[in-house]
Amino acid sequence: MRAAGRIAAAIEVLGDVTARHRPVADALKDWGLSHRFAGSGDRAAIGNLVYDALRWRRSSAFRAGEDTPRALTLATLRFRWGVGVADLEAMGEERFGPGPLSEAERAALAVDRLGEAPADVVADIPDWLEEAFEANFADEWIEEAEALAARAPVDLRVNTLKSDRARVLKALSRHGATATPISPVGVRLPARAGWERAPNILREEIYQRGHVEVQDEASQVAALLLFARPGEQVLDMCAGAGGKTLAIAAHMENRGQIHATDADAGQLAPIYERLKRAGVRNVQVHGARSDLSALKGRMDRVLVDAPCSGSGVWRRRPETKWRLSPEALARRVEEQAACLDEARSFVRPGGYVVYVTCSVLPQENEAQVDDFLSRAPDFAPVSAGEAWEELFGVDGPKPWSADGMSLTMSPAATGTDGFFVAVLERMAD
Ligand SMILES: C[S@@+](CC[C@H](N)C(=O)[O-])C[C@H]1O[C@@H](n2cnc3c(N)ncnc32)[C@H](O)[C@@H]1O
Repeated sequence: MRAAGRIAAAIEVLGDVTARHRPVADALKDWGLSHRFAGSGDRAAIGNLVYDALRWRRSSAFRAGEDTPRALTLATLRFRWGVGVADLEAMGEERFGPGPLSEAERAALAVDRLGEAPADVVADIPDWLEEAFEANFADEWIEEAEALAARAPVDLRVNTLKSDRARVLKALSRHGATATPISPVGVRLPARAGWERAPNILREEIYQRGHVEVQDEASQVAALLLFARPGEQVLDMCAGAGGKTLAIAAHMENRGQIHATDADAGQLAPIYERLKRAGVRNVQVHGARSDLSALKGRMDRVLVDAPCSGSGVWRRRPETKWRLSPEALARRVEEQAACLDEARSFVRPGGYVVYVTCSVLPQENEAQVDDFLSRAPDFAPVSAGEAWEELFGVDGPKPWSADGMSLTMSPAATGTDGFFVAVLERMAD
């Protein structure tokens, strides 16, 4: 397809996503089914433009003077992709293109007015979240929010049960793979620009043979900060599809026992296949609503990778940024508190609860931990910063820490997704 046709398609798909509140992947798939002439390369390219229009939605709407799919797409091309007005004019006139520019569109695209926009528009976040960002990132909140809007690289975790980083780097060198700066088992494929398609790792032999998993570096770091040792008893209470379970199993060298469970059977379903592919043998999966009473008070470590707003992964799912509501956030905060209260009962004296979210909002992070500690006088925070230095040294990127105990990773500070980690120790009786 020519660029003009892809632009017209992106406007159509974006319309479907915004009008029907659909995930981008579903809308793209449907579009592909009714436009069989388009290949997978075209669908991926169209997806790039749709995702970019969503990640910069507020600033694009401000620049364009309206929030329609067409306005957002044109402003993204002009101001984020650097396409000139004359080129947009020419593509607008092409057969199968998006149609000619109106006078108003031409005027809006000719002059960038973003300098006149309020801070939360420049930052591309919902206005009701400005306070939370300021509370978390002080003077750097706009820079942090902007970094959460940018495209993300593809990060992989090397499965040390089957391979090592040098071998994976070699196998993926044609994709520009580099070692991640923090995680010792991470490999990064750079974010692509414009229409360029990210490599499909799922097709690579090393993926199919279980040598790598797709996992952001922050998620790898969170699993490392659990500090699970070979031979220990670990409960992964919100295991979902098992991303962190697999990482922990590798750190434990397949020794000891990880109990993986989740309240939602659907979330847990892919874990069985993934464990097999990765050659993991020390995980016992407990289906949703299993009786876990035999584990009470016996775990060395409990990981609570809690359900959250996902504000830390807006780079990867930009549509969720605009769908988050104060009510949904309040529900997540309640669920997190319930998870922490449940986790508490499984830890042995002297053991740890490690609380993780992929969020950068203090309500879900520091405030949640403070509330838990006020309900659980037998728990005390441990310095995650010290654990960080022990694992990763002092020279690399540094996470945020509002309280000197927990830590927050973010695209601007650590070059990762936004993740929060707090380590809480159950005092010996
Ligand atoms: C952030 S996701 C987990 C991601 C997963 N750990 C990974 O690394 O791939 C949060 C999970 O918590 C689960 N969940 C929510 N409330 C729960 C509860 N009370 N007990 C256990 N799991 C819960 C959700 O079903 C969801 O799968």
